[in-house]
Amino acid sequence: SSSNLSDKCYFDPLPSIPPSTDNRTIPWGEPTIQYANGTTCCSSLDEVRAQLDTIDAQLLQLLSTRASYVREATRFKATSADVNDPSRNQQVIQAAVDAAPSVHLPQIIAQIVYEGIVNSSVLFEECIVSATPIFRSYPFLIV
Ligand SMILES: C=C(O[C@@H]1C=C(C(=O)O)C=C[C@H]1O)C(=O)O
Repeated sequence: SSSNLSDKCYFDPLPSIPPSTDNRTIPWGEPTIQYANGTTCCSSLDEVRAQLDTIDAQLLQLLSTRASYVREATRFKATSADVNDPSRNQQVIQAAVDAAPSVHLPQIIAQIVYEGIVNSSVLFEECIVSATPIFRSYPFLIV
Protein backbone atom coordinates (compact mmCIF):
# COMPACT_ATOMS: atom_id res chain seq x y z
CA SER A 1 0.00 0.00 0.00
CA SER A 2 1.08 3.64 -0.36
CA SER A 3 1.47 3.91 3.42
CA ASN A 4 4.10 1.18 3.24
CA LEU A 5 5.92 3.07 0.49
CA SER A 6 5.94 6.27 2.57
CA ASP A 7 7.03 4.51 5.79
CA LYS A 8 10.68 5.36 5.13
CA CYS A 9 9.79 9.07 5.28
CA TYR A 10 9.09 8.68 9.01
CA PHE A 11 12.72 7.82 9.84
CA ASP A 12 16.00 9.67 9.95
CA PRO A 13 17.89 9.77 7.67
CA LEU A 14 15.40 10.47 4.90
CA PRO A 15 16.05 8.54 1.67
CA SER A 16 17.84 10.54 -1.02
CA ILE A 17 15.39 12.36 -3.27
CA PRO A 18 15.90 11.89 -7.02
CA PRO A 19 15.52 14.85 -9.45
CA SER A 20 11.80 15.48 -9.98
CA THR A 21 10.18 14.45 -13.23
CA ASP A 22 6.84 13.78 -11.48
CA ASN A 23 3.54 14.83 -12.95
CA ARG A 24 0.54 13.33 -11.20
CA THR A 25 -3.15 13.71 -11.88
CA ILE A 26 -4.62 15.22 -8.72
CA PRO A 27 -5.97 14.23 -6.35
CA TRP A 28 -3.84 11.09 -6.44
CA GLY A 29 -3.96 8.14 -4.08
CA GLU A 30 -6.62 7.74 -1.41
CA PRO A 31 -7.39 9.86 1.69
CA THR A 32 -4.88 8.86 4.39
CA ILE A 33 -6.85 9.97 7.46
CA GLN A 34 -9.76 7.99 8.81
CA TYR A 35 -11.92 9.21 11.69
CA ALA A 36 -13.47 6.95 14.32
CA ASN A 37 -16.91 7.35 12.70
CA GLY A 38 -15.53 5.87 9.46
CA THR A 39 -15.36 9.09 7.43
CA THR A 40 -12.09 10.08 5.78
CA CYS A 41 -10.04 13.22 5.14
CA CYS A 42 -9.33 14.97 2.96
CA SER A 43 -10.98 15.79 -0.35
CA SER A 44 -9.41 19.22 -1.01
CA LEU A 45 -6.31 21.23 -0.10
CA ASP A 46 -8.58 23.80 1.59
CA GLU A 47 -9.95 21.06 3.81
CA VAL A 48 -6.41 19.99 4.72
CA ARG A 49 -5.44 23.60 5.52
CA ALA A 50 -8.49 24.18 7.72
CA GLN A 51 -7.35 21.22 9.85
CA LEU A 52 -3.78 22.52 9.94
CA ASP A 53 -5.02 25.95 11.11
CA THR A 54 -6.91 24.33 13.99
CA ILE A 55 -3.89 22.26 15.02
CA ASP A 56 -1.57 25.28 14.76
CA ALA A 57 -3.80 27.18 17.20
CA GLN A 58 -3.46 24.26 19.65
CA LEU A 59 0.33 24.15 19.18
CA LEU A 60 0.49 27.89 19.90
CA GLN A 61 -1.28 27.35 23.23
CA LEU A 62 1.11 24.54 24.19
CA LEU A 63 4.13 26.61 23.16
CA SER A 64 2.83 29.47 25.30
CA THR A 65 2.61 27.18 28.32
CA ARG A 66 6.08 25.81 27.57
CA ALA A 67 7.46 29.36 27.32
CA SER A 68 6.04 30.17 30.76
CA TYR A 69 8.13 27.32 32.21
CA VAL A 70 11.16 28.37 30.18
CA ARG A 71 10.78 31.80 31.79
CA GLU A 72 10.48 30.14 35.21
CA ALA A 73 13.76 28.29 34.56
CA THR A 74 15.61 31.62 34.46
CA ARG A 75 14.82 32.08 38.17
CA PHE A 76 17.31 29.31 38.87
CA LYS A 77 20.11 30.78 36.79
CA ALA A 78 22.44 33.39 38.25
CA THR A 79 23.94 34.81 35.05
CA SER A 80 23.23 34.93 31.31
CA ALA A 81 26.11 32.48 30.90
CA ASP A 82 24.14 29.91 32.90
CA VAL A 83 21.12 30.05 30.58
CA ASN A 84 22.27 27.78 27.76
CA ASP A 85 22.76 24.14 28.77
CA PRO A 86 23.94 22.39 25.57
CA SER A 87 23.82 18.87 27.01
CA ARG A 88 20.22 19.39 28.21
CA ASN A 89 19.35 20.87 24.79
CA GLN A 90 20.66 17.73 23.10
CA GLN A 91 18.79 15.53 25.57
CA VAL A 92 15.48 17.32 24.84
CA ILE A 93 15.97 17.13 21.07
CA GLN A 94 17.12 13.49 21.07
CA ALA A 95 14.19 12.44 23.30
CA ALA A 96 11.79 13.95 20.75
CA VAL A 97 13.53 12.24 17.82
CA ASP A 98 13.54 8.90 19.67
CA ALA A 99 9.86 9.16 20.69
CA ALA A 100 8.65 10.29 17.27
CA PRO A 101 8.05 6.83 15.73
CA SER A 102 5.92 5.75 18.68
CA VAL A 103 3.47 8.59 17.93
CA HIS A 104 3.84 8.25 14.15
CA LEU A 105 5.63 11.60 13.88
CA PRO A 106 8.29 11.86 11.18
CA GLN A 107 11.69 12.11 12.90
CA ILE A 108 12.80 14.93 10.60
CA ILE A 109 9.89 17.04 11.92
CA ALA A 110 10.66 16.16 15.56
CA GLN A 111 14.32 17.03 15.12
CA ILE A 112 13.97 20.38 13.36
CA VAL A 113 10.96 21.56 15.41
CA TYR A 114 12.72 20.74 18.70
CA GLU A 115 15.93 22.40 17.56
CA GLY A 116 13.82 25.50 16.89
CA ILE A 117 12.00 25.29 20.21
CA VAL A 118 15.16 24.87 22.27
CA ASN A 119 17.29 27.41 20.41
CA SER A 120 14.56 30.07 20.52
CA SER A 121 13.91 29.30 24.20
CA VAL A 122 17.57 30.00 24.97
CA LEU A 123 17.31 33.38 23.21
CA PHE A 124 14.12 34.16 25.15
CA GLU A 125 15.80 33.26 28.46
CA GLU A 126 18.91 35.29 27.66
CA CYS A 127 16.65 38.28 27.00
CA ILE A 128 14.83 37.81 30.32
CA VAL A 129 18.00 37.47 32.36
CA SER A 130 19.64 40.49 30.76
CA ALA A 131 16.47 42.58 31.08
CA THR A 132 15.83 41.75 34.75
CA PRO A 133 17.45 43.99 37.36
CA ILE A 134 19.51 42.31 40.03
CA PHE A 135 18.00 42.92 43.45
CA ARG A 136 20.87 42.95 45.90
CA SER A 137 21.03 43.34 49.58
CA TYR A 138 23.67 45.80 50.70
CA PRO A 139 25.17 44.19 53.78
CA PHE A 140 27.93 46.79 54.05
CA LEU A 141 25.58 49.76 53.83
CA ILE A 142 22.75 48.63 56.06
CA VAL A 143 23.13 48.33 59.82
C1 LIG B 1 14.71 25.64 30.10
C2 LIG B 1 16.02 25.57 30.30
O1 LIG B 1 16.92 26.47 29.70
C3 LIG B 1 17.41 26.25 28.37
C4 LIG B 1 16.30 25.84 27.48
C5 LIG B 1 15.96 24.52 27.34
C6 LIG B 1 14.65 24.10 26.74
O2 LIG B 1 13.99 24.94 26.10
O3 LIG B 1 14.24 22.93 26.91
C7 LIG B 1 16.86 23.53 27.81
C8 LIG B 1 18.06 23.85 28.36
C9 LIG B 1 18.54 25.25 28.44
O4 LIG B 1 19.48 25.47 27.40
C10 LIG B 1 16.66 24.53 31.15
O5 LIG B 1 17.80 24.75 31.58
O6 LIG B 1 16.01 23.51 31.41
